[in-house]
Amino acid sequence: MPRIAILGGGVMGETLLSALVAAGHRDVVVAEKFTERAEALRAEHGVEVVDPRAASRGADVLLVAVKPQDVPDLLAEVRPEIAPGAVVVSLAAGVRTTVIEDALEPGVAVVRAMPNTPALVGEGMFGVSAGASAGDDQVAGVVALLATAGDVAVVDEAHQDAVTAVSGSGPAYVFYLAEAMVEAGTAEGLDEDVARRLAAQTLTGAAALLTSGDEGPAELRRKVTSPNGTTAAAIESFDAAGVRGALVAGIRAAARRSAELSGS
Ligand SMILES: NC(=O)C1=CN([C@@H]2O[C@H](COP(=O)(O)OP(=O)(O)OC[C@H]3O[C@@H](n4cnc5c(N)ncnc54)[C@H](O)[C@@H]3O)[C@@H](O)[C@H]2O)C=CC1
Ligand SMILES: O=C(O)[C@@H]1CCC=N1
Repeated sequence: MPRIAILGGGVMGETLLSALVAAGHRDVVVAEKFTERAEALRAEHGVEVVDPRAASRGADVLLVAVKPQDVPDLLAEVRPEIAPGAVVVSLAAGVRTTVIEDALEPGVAVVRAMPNTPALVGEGMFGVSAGASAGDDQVAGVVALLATAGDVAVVDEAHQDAVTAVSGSGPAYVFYLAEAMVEAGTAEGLDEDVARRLAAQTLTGAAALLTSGDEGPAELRRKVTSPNGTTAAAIESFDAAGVRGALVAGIRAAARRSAELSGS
């Protein structure tokens, strides 16, 4: 099993740590600069938490899970420790593989991955792109590691802004819909805890239908919608208000913002 260094033990770092340990990886070390956070990770996961250079020394895979603005300093710090055959996997939104490659010794393999927060419960979605010097076997190894926390799609790096807009930010759109369902339910007289339960299980069930069979979202929606019934009343109201167009425009705004943040 590869030796894995997780650089940054925040939300994503801890998520991957939990998933990898649960999948049987034992050779995992974490670097986390905040002492309290480091203590919490040691106590919760029984993992070694050291400084970034010590974590990177001898690692086969380095998972970079610090905020995008902290990536350059971190890479400058760990650069001398990275073994020539290692793979550096960056989870940082909007940081291009060329930027990471330029910060490392020539030839170090770089892979970029856009995660999302459902990885916390093993239901993440990762969009993965290979940098110029990452070989197919190295990419396959990274895919297998990330698959411990969800599904993994390999995409051309030119599509990372679209991935960020659809699945990276995507959970927030679903929570936004859930907020609206709860608001409507309570406005119709339900207790908030009941409305939340109805909304959450409806989203879980609908997602399970989407991922379990061959039917796409349009077909699944058609099956819920009786002619002249309640669903039709809701969808007509959404369409009259331009909800679908607004959602498409909003998600495309996320893609544009992702491109801006990555400097393209
Ligand atoms: N949370 C999310 O929904 C998503 C996060 N990401 C990406 O994942 C990355 C991590 O995000 P989060 O985990 O949410 O951030 P976070 O702020 O929870 O975690 C980052 C951790 O890195 C630590 N850190 C910073 N510099 C360090 C250094 N030099 N050495 C050791 N530790 C250091 C911080 O103390 C912090 O605990 C980001 O680059 C973000 O773009 C990407 C998509 C979704
Ligand atoms: O909102 C953001 O910028 C980050 C990227 C994807 C999810 N969160």
